[in-house]
Amino acid sequence: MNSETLWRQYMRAGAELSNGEILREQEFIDLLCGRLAELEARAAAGVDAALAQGATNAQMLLERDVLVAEQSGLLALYSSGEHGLCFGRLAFRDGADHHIGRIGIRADDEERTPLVVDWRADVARPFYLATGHEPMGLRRRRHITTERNRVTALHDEILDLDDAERTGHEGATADAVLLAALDAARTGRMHDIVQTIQAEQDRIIRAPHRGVLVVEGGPGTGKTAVALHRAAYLLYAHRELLARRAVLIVGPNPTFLGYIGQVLPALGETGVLLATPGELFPGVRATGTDTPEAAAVKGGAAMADALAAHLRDRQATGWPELRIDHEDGVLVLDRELVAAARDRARRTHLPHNLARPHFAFAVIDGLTDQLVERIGADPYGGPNLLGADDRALIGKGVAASAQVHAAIDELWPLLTPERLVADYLEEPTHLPDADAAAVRRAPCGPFTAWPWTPADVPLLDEAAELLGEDDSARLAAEEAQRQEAIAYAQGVLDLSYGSRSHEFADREDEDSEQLAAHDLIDAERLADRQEEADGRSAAERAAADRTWAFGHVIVDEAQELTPMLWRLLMRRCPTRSMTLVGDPAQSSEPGSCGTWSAALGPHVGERFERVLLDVNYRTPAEIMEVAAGVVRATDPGFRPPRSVRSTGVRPWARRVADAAELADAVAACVAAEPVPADGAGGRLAVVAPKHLLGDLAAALPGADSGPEPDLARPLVLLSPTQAKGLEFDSVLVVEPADFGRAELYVALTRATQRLGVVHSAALPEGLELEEQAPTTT
Ligand SMILES: Nc1ncnc2c1ncn2[C@@H]1O[C@H](COP(=O)(O)OP(=O)(O)OP(=O)(O)O)[C@@H](O)[C@H]1O
Repeated sequence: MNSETLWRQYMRAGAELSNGEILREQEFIDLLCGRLAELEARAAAGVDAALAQGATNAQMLLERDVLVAEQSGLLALYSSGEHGLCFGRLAFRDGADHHIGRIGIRADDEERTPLVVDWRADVARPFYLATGHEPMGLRRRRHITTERNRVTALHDEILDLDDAERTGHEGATADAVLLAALDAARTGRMHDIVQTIQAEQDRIIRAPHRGVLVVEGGPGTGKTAVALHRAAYLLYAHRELLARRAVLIVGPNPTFLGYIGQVLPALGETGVLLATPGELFPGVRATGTDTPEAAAVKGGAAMADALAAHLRDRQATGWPELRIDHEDGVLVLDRELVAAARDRARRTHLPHNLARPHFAFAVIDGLTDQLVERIGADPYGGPNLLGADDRALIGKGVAASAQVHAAIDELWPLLTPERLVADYLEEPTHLPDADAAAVRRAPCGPFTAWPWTPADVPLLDEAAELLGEDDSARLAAEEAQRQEAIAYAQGVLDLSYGSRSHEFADREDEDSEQLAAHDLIDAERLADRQEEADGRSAAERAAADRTWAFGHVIVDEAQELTPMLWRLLMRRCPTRSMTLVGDPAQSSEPGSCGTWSAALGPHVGERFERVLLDVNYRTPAEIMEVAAGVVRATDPGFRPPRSVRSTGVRPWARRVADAAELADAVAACVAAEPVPADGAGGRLAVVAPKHLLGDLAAALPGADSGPEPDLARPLVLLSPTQAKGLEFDSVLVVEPADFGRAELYVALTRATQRLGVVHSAALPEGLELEEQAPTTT
């Protein structure tokens, strides 16, 4: 037999072997799909049945609500598992064999045998971490690639060199799976990366949830992806805590939140509140914009002191003497009395609105003393003739005086955060003149109000802290309601206990083992659950409550946060269980902190852990080289992250003679881009300075633009700020000379495949490109 025949035979055997393996995995995935469909149908029927349940008494109503919530959660979970149901398989040396998937699924047998293990489970960890050097007990690791649950490829890695078994799928490395994911056309929505999480990312995702973890890395190093998968992991590993307290994820703008919004639901997680910094004060929509100078001043730490000093100025200062007519004579509210009352109120160290009653009592006390001294004075010089009852009666009369009320309102007004900040911005005090001028707003008419800006939001929050909320009446009413609910729940439980003895006492069959509500919960917890069953998830309740303490807070683009915003976020997370991801080189917001120590020092000192990601999964090497040049122009020692891919496609530039020709030139370049209008071949973004967006929108009728462009459209037009955190197959940067340096670095690093620059002005220092007509490669 010649070698060619041998080779053919070998290849045929290999193909049979490999096809056989694919078929076997396909059979397994078909089985999983069947099981998932069963679970989904059961959950859907559970929701329907629960909704259809007649609820004739309180217990049934409660059980129905709990059931609907449970079954709906399951339904959402199972629906999320439809894609990428199973993407990996681990064969251990000890014979254990596990399939890994997006969610865990068990068989319908008595042991509830795990069919596929959740990627977050401990047993799945070697899928991400094992190496030939440290196989973690693995013999073989398999990557299963599927398309709509049809197996299209297998990649096997042998981790135990003594393992002689071959499947025919050993050749290609796992990198092939990663590279295929990185090369895929973009859809305008971020996708999860559970199939290809890299070891350095896995360590961050599964890091302990206590304390502050800072994840730093250049563009495309997967910071956002890691942050989102960390949220999913923490919700899995600490479900009890985080389902109650919820996770807050803060991202720079609504477009970005839309871009990442599908990742967690696709992983079956919904207990998360996504918000921009401008959305963190319930009830306020920050639609206004600040000048960069105003934003910087408002974000500065000095604002906290200035606002506090401004409030102190409003606490009973500059008071002319007031004479109050009273039936028993004139009362004098003089500076001395006012100062004493103010000191008494301040000594409580309570927030302004909560200290107000103390001020009021002190004023009323002082005025009452005046009357008591006058009316009860002993003409013979002895002690005052009035007793405690007389004094109380006189005090009551003083407290009822409209003039006294008006004086107290004037001296120590009850304030809302909105009122305090609006007043402050009309007359900013305790700031250097230039800063005050930057933030000053002209007074509004009586029926109009300035729109709040994102930089106002931390000021409102600061004001709310300084003022406090006099919620004693609300709390008392709530507690009364709760006690009523407990009493009611107790009645429900008594009823349920009574019905149990009646129904099951003489039955020994399996029904008698059913658990009823009274076995599981006491009246107080039942009442709490009823309260929780107000239809809102923890995340929804958190969104409406300024004082909510989140179980974990994740901040993306954390380098952009101002000191005032850090103060707000720290209040939302008293346990300081936080993951902060960012890149100082991409910082472009006015007033941001600069270094992590400057940002976090006031809150946690140096007690934070910093980890670095240094592999760029997005930007090909050719583009990264160009982008790095821009930073090196001012920071010669700058080292960009290492790109994992190179495409061979060089970024290009095209110059027009005059700025007036820019829009037409961009339109021509867009037409030449190999991104089909149906978006099937990916997405194209034109990133341009704000002042050019109007002209460009007119020249690009197919482009989506505006405050919240739809990223799923094939062509979008964005400002540099909007482009933050996003990515596209192709990017055209327009007139880079008008970008800030960090903005330009961000814009240049958004492309996964191609980058072009269209300009009329000279290119900024460090941006080195071949001038040419746009390529169509
Ligand atoms: N392990 C991975 N497997 C597959 N894709 C990955 C992996 N890590 C990162 N990516 C992809 O790389 C791209 C960049 O990731 P991401 O947006 O999280 O980076 P980033 O560090 O937040 O970037 P930037 O700072 O520029 O916003 C995304 O498309 C992401 O899905």
